Amino acid sequence: MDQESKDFIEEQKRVDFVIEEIERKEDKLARHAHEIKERVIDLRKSFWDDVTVNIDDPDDIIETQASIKQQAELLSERERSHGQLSEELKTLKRLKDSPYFGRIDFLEDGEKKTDNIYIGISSLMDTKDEDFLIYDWRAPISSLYYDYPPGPAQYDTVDGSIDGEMKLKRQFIIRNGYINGMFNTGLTIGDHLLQSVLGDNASVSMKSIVATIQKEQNQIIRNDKSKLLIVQGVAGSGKTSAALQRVAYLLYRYREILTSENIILFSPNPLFNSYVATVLPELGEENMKQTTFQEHVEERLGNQYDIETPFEQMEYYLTGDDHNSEYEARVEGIRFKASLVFKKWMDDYLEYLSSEGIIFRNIKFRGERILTKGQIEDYFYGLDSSISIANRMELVRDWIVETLNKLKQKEIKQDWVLEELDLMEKEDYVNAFQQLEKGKQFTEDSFDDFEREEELLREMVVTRKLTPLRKKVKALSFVNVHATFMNFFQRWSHENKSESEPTNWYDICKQTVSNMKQKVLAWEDVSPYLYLQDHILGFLVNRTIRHVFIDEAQDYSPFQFAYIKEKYPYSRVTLLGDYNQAIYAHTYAGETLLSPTNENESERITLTRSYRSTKEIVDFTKDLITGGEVIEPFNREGTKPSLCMTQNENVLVSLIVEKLKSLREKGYETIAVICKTMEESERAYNQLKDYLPIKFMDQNTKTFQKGLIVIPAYLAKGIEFDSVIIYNASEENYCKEIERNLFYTACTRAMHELIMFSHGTPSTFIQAVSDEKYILTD
Ligand SMILES: Nc1ncnc2c1ncn2[C@@H]1O[C@H](COP(=O)(O)OP(=O)(O)OP(=O)(O)O)[C@@H](O)[C@H]1O
Repeated sequence: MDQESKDFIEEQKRVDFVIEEIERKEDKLARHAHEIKERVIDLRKSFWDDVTVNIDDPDDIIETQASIKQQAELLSERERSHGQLSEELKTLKRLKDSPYFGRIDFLEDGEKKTDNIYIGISSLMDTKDEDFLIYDWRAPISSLYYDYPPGPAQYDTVDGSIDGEMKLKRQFIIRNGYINGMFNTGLTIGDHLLQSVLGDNASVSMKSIVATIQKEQNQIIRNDKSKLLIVQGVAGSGKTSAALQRVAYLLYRYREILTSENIILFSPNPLFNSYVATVLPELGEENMKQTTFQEHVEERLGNQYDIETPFEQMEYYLTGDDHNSEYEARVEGIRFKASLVFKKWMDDYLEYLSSEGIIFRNIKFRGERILTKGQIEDYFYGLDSSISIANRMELVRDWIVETLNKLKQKEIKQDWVLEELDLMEKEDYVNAFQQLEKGKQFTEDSFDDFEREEELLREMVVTRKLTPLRKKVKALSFVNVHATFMNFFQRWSHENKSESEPTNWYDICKQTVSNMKQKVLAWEDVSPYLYLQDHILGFLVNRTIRHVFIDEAQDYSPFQFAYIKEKYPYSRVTLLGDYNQAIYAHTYAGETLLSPTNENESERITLTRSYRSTKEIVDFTKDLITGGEVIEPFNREGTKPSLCMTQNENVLVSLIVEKLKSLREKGYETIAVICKTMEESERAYNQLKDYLPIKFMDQNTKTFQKGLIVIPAYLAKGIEFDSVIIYNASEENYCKEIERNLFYTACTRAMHELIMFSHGTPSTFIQAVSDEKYILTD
């Protein structure tokens, strides 16, 4: 028997042994879990038996409350341990299927014995709890597996770094407890394993990559130092994957102080949210909080405005007419309002507002003004100007509440209260009576009971009438942020010109004001509006979040980023993106968040290797963008992208139908027809739906399903498909520089096959690619 076969037998024996250990642990835990469950059930049944209920006097009430609290705590403690045990059982189940994926033999300097380290998704100790049968992939020693080939190696621990020699590095594919593949690796890990993983069909949910994390990805995952980590990575280089494994790593490394509640991921759209939602649970961790910037602002602004979505803005941008002056002004406005120069202008405006200019609202009660906006303004600007606007606003609020209290006393005596009393329901009288009794303001033989009752009822009427107003005052509704924001565009910015004022500033202002008057907030105005509002009314800072992740960071404007940073002041930030996939209007030729910054404690990592697509697809797509020569494909072979041209739209549709059918027959499970805009997607869908079972994905689609789909390019961001059909890669559709990144993003969604159709002359971007890199078909 050769050495390889002997090794295989030895390793399978070890797998069998580990699985037996897992089963023993499982049995023990299951029994324990069962006992706890029984106890929880008993405790729920007998909850009240062990509680001493006595409400005769205040001391007894306190004692009763304490007794209930104690029982409830006991119950929730048991429930918690049961929850923990079920999580452990789930992890054991996963380990039983595939206990580990890697092994390294490491001889530490100065030691005689080589340690055999087996690495899996979670640690496992032997029965005596002495030795590790499996090391968690996030344990310090496991980093050797990702960072070094056999030879001298080093890893960091809290007590310093440890040097030694890696004698062996081995990878396993274990499924259902059997070794399906085993490879000793050299320089780069994962070539075999990676080939096999990447060759699989795309999935409707993202998979974890812990078995094949690459060295440069590991640097992102285990980065502990940077306050701001910027990852610029080409399409398909594993940015999102690295981000998610980084969350899992942080949750492990800082498990004493960090939970999933302390981490938030900003993602590009709801569809993407559901696409990535399975990775962490697969690794035995809870998902971090997930949101989109749009969701976040909608929560903040409520329904005061009809808020344009980023996708509606994008649709406008892509379908508008360049020669139309209104379009030109809006696009210029979109870019300018995204910039830090504009933020500076807003900051200047805020400084002005500190001494004058905030617009207030009159406060009325029963149709009468109790405080005019002028009075509120005078009070506000009479306060010490060294106090921040937001803090002064709180003082104004307290003053108005005080005024309302005085008003209440005055109003109680008014005739209208009596009139209201006459209209009162019987139930209200009973309530008032009960309240009097409760407050012991009332005895059965006291002669002034009647007056006390009337007084109380009057008070009740006025309080009720004042409640909505009081609530509004507490919410600072007496400040007219809407008008104050508009005033910037109507007046202030014209009187206080900025050197960098855009050419079309007058028209931009006109558009903004006209939208605002109709209670419409354009997407480019959302961040400035929130920024102004927060600085006037007080910034709701999030103190819980410790790590913010922004995926597709190239699509965020510097203004949005500044806003996010203010919102999460106690947080480290990881930005991941690709400036070649920047597709929003504000990102064109503008500043990007992925550029090196001057900020201290920031670090930048660049990923140039692309794992998603076959070598042929990467070789083609890298030529679509400037600077694409740095992109290295992972060596996975496939067919060259194809291009089919036709002059007739009906022919185009029938060719696409044929192609979709043949792709399905090949066994591809996710096939996307990617269009430029929503408008084009709707047309394509209507043309295709009669021939094939095809689904349409728009911005409201929340989950990603297998099958044939039609989707606009900007919603396919971050997602991948087995094969991609570009619906119309024509010159007419993709020729302007602003469309280059969109086209590149669309093409790079393909894992195994990329097929382009063109109605008329193909895009100049394709024409610029050497014709050896794709095939022309009929
Ligand atoms: N180390 C790895 N091992 C296995 N698969 C990997 C690895 N790195 C990346 N991949 C795979 O490559 C594909 C692309 O990864 P991912 O979506 O994270 O890239 P991205 O950089 O975020 O892409 P894009 O910017 O184009 O959206 C995924 O299928 C992912 O599973």
